[in-house]
Amino acid sequence: MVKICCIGAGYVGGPTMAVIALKCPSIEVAVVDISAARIAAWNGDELPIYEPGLDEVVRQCRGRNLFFSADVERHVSEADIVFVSVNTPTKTRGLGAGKAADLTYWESAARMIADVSKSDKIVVEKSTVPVKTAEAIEKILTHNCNAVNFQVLSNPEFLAEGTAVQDLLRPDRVLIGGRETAAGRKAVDALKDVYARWVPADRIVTTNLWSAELTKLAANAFLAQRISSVNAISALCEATGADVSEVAAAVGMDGRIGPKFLTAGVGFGGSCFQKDILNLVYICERHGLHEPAAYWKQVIEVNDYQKRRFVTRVVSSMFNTVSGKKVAVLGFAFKKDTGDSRETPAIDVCKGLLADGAAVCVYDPQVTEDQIRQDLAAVGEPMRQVGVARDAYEAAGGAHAICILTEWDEFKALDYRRIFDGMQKPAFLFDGRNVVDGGELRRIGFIVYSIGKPLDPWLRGMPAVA
Ligand SMILES: NC(=O)C1=CN([C@@H]2O[C@H](COP(=O)(O)OP(=O)(O)OC[C@H]3O[C@@H](n4cnc5c(N)ncnc54)[C@H](O)[C@@H]3O)[C@@H](O)[C@H]2O)C=CC1
Ligand SMILES: O=C(O)[C@H]1O[C@H](OP(=O)(O)OP(=O)(O)OC[C@H]2O[C@@H](n3ccc(=O)[nH]c3=O)[C@H](O)[C@@H]2O)[C@H](O)[C@@H](O)[C@@H]1O
Repeated sequence: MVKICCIGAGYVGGPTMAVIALKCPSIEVAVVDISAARIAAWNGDELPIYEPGLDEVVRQCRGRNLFFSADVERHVSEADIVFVSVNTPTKTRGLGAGKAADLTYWESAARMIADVSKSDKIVVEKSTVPVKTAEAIEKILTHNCNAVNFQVLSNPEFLAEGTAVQDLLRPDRVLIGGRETAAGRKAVDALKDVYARWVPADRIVTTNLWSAELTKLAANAFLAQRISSVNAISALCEATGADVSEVAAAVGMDGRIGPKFLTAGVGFGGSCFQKDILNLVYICERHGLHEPAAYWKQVIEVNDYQKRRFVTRVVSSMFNTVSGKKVAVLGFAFKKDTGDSRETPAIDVCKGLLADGAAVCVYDPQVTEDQIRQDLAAVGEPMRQVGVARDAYEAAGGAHAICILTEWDEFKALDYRRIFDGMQKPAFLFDGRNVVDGGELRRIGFIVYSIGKPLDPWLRGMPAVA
């Protein structure tokens, strides 16, 4: 029986391995992590991450051919294929701080693999890493070991949170990069055989190692660039009376452009877009490619501008101050259908509102109160101005304004008449995700701001930029 071990039981390792176990009953899959608490959660009733459809997949396979364990070394030593799916955050200090990827977790995983391995192994980069990382990993693996052969493959993951299970079951493509040697090709084929059990052959793409590593960074940069492009247009829409939804829909009908990833909003968040672009910028700079570096950096700068612009709209609309005013924040996760708040735009928006003296009251259906407080404390915000509510009605009770920061479906179906009646007047609603019907809310009495839409008369002539 082929044995797979995945180091890192996070947002990628957990769902990816669960789907491999589901589709390959003859393969034994062990997911290991240094966090005993995370492993215990994977083995319990409430999984450590919220992802639609994941519970069912885990329930079907766990204990059959899917195992979660904190015994990292044993499972690694027994495996034929070792996936490494540890976190690769942005470095916070030292060389490349603020841009380069921090490969500390990766390096320690590689050293551990080298130490405990007694049989040949395929080591698969699942984490997103800088291009050329495989070369460094090969050096760590081969320098520490005798008589064991390792093949390093790059197999980046393209799943998006909130749709991870569907993305894994029906991927646009699976990308596998390997060495162009006989042993390298054999390793690529072995991994291809795993995916071929459910992914059509024409969707499994094989490349050299560096192309696979770079494709992942490029794909995230392209996706984020589309969002910054439409967000930049949203600012111009507000200044001119155009409607960004109409513009994006018409632009996206061009087959060369396509309709996806053109939704304007309060800015992209999530653990990867910013980190991966910063990493790309750093790699360009290291190669002396300053213009490409500046080009990609601009994607992040426009994203920061969009978040600042939103806060400025809120404050300037409310008589240029939110000091002492209650602002209900609906949605804290970086997108709907996930409880993940890493790099969520809600953190920056709350920070901006708190800095102006607002009392924010946050409600999110999936992000826990502890997490919300931890995220805001981490950016230096005092907790006395922060409340966390159990539902949207509680959050909006007595508030001067509502900011919608995540596009949860439930925010479309709220009883806005009831909410309006319980708010201070004038009642403001700032829709950072364009989920509510502005016209209907105006009829109720709200002053409404929707990103990139023709402005409410109240808002015209007020400064829109940070
Ligand atoms: N979150 C996402 O949607 C996607 C993430 N990625 C990439 O996948 C990688 C993992 O991301 P996430 O799953 O979100 O991270 P995560 O932080 O949720 O999970 C990483 C896990 O690795 C564990 N870990 C770290 N060092 C370890 C070691 N030496 N031994 C055993 N366990 C160790 C941590 O305890 C943690 O549970 C990152 O490189 C990320 O860029 C790629 C595609 C999508
Ligand atoms: O490497 C990764 O981590 C992953 O990053 C993203 O996935 P994810 O961050 O989970 O979610 P997205 O759906 O891409 O959304 C990212 C952010 O962009 C925002 N967004 C997305 C699309 C859009 O049109 N407009 C927009 O503002 C979302 O609200 C969210 O804040 C990519 O979509 C995945 O392919 C990739 O694997």
